[in-house]
Amino acid sequence: MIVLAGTIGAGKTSLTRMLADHLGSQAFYESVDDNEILPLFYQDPKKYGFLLQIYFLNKRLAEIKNSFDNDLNVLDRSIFEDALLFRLNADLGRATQTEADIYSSLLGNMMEELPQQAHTKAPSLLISIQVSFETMLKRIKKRGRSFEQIENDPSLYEYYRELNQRYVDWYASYDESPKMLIDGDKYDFVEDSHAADQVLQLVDDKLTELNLK
Ligand SMILES: Nc1ncnc2c1ncn2[C@@H]1O[C@H](COP(=O)(O)OP(=O)(O)OP(=O)(O)O)[C@@H](O)[C@H]1O
Repeated sequence: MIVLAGTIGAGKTSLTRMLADHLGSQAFYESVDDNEILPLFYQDPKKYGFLLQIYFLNKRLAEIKNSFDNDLNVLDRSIFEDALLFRLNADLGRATQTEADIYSSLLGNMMEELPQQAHTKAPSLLISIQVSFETMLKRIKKRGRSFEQIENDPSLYEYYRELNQRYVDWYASYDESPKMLIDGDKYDFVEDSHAADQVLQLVDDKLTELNLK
């Protein structure tokens, strides 16, 4: 399967839809609106940080299991980024060392490939959408999910800035599968259909190079 990666508001969900349509494959979305833990987490990150990660881990593993049989199915977020988000939260004191250790060990166990399994849990391609901090803030505002708004909680400004910065290093060191980067500032594939065509072409080229298409 193909997985999308990128910061909050990068455009993962939109590109997932576009790609699955284009490739004639299935799209898998993680619904944010039905996530009852997320608003609680934004209200009290220290209390709900660990629970939220377990929630996501469970959901994303289920997605991987449902989508693995087609290399071209598209998932709107990778399981690997959760570790990045959790590390950030742990560094901000929103999780204890024990919670962080248990989380890493659980993730490692869940993602371990078994001998003789027909399909791997690692994706066939990871596509990361990189946007500047300014673009990230604009998109979060435009989408308007109340619990994500900086006006309601000014401390989110630093959280978002740090998160966006960490994505750059995370992508550089990601080595679980082939990967490619899409410049989300250069290609506004949601608003601009020409940019959308260009992005689909970039992905097609990569899939051809990997013999997936
Ligand atoms: N592992 C995690 N830990 C903490 N928060 C998370 C985690 N994964 C997702 N979130 C939160 O869930 C919300 C949705 O994030 P996500 O990036 O998955 O979707 P999105 O913002 O709709 O992305 P896009 O606009 O690129 O489609 C955000 O508020 C994000 O902070």
